[in-house]
Amino acid sequence: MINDFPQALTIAGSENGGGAGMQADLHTLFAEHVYGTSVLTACVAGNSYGVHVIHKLPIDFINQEFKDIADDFKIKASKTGMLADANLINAVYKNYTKYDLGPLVVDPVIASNHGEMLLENSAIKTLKRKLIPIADVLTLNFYESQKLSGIQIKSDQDMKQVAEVLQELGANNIMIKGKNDNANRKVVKDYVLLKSHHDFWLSGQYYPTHHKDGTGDTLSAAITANLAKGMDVKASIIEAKSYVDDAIKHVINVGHKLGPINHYVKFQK
Ligand SMILES: Nc1ncnc2c1ncn2[C@@H]1O[C@H](COP(=O)(O)OP(=O)(O)OP(=O)(O)O)[C@@H](O)[C@H]1O
Ligand SMILES: Cc1ncc(CO)c(N)n1
Repeated sequence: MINDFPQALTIAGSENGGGAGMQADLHTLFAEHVYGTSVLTACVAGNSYGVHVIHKLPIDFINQEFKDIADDFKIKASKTGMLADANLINAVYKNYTKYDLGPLVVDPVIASNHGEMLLENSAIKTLKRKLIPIADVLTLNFYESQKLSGIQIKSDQDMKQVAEVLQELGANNIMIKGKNDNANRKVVKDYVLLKSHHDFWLSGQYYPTHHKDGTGDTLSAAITANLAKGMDVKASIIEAKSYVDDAIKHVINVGHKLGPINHYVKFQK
């Protein structure tokens, strides 16, 4: 049958070092046995040392990319990554709501793992007004959680409160990724609040490694892949977390500094 193989869409920026961004998304979709299609929003020149140049793509071209995907494929789930500015967010909103592209996983990429800004500050308002309300699943790292909710996270209770604030903005299911930048910690704790208001924690071992570029991209792409295969949201998040955990644990030595995680880990078992 035409188009019966699970297909997903990543709407993201290219990171030519390959550890993060669209490259990480496509590695992940492949590893999860889902056919990956893409709408490229921006190109980042960089590597494991950092982000060096950002080039945004024209809106007309992005509109055409969406049209070409919608004209040919049966997308079962989509995700967003780097959207760079408010114009791009608006264009993605218009196209996503125009076509049938499945449930949407929003990963509000604000900064790179090196700390460079990948979303203009002036776009935060648009992100909250346009994209968050249409998110079926919203994944936020510690920094993004604080920035988007205005809450300083000091406790587990604060993480729960952040999730509630974001659910009030319209996102259905929220995953708040716990703090993971301290070499002395033993565990990382992510918090999930589902649409049903059922909530749970996902705890894992903390790995003190420099090979952790694109962890968040990989997590959101794996959730998207699982949704495309027909899994429910809870199961999609749990499997994705376990994949990322494994991919961080089984290091591949690529790059000199902040290297990629091991997207191949499923094939090596
Ligand atoms: N050192 C670590 N050890 C174990 N788990 C980790 C580690 N770093 C991140 N994680 C896990 O990886 C997942 C992604 O979280 P993270 O906060 O790194 O996302 P992110 O900052 O959006 O990533 P990126 O910007 O690199 O894409 C979470 O489930 C988190 O708990
Ligand atoms: C293009 C791109 N998207 C997302 C991230 C965040 O990991 C990155 N570093 N680069």
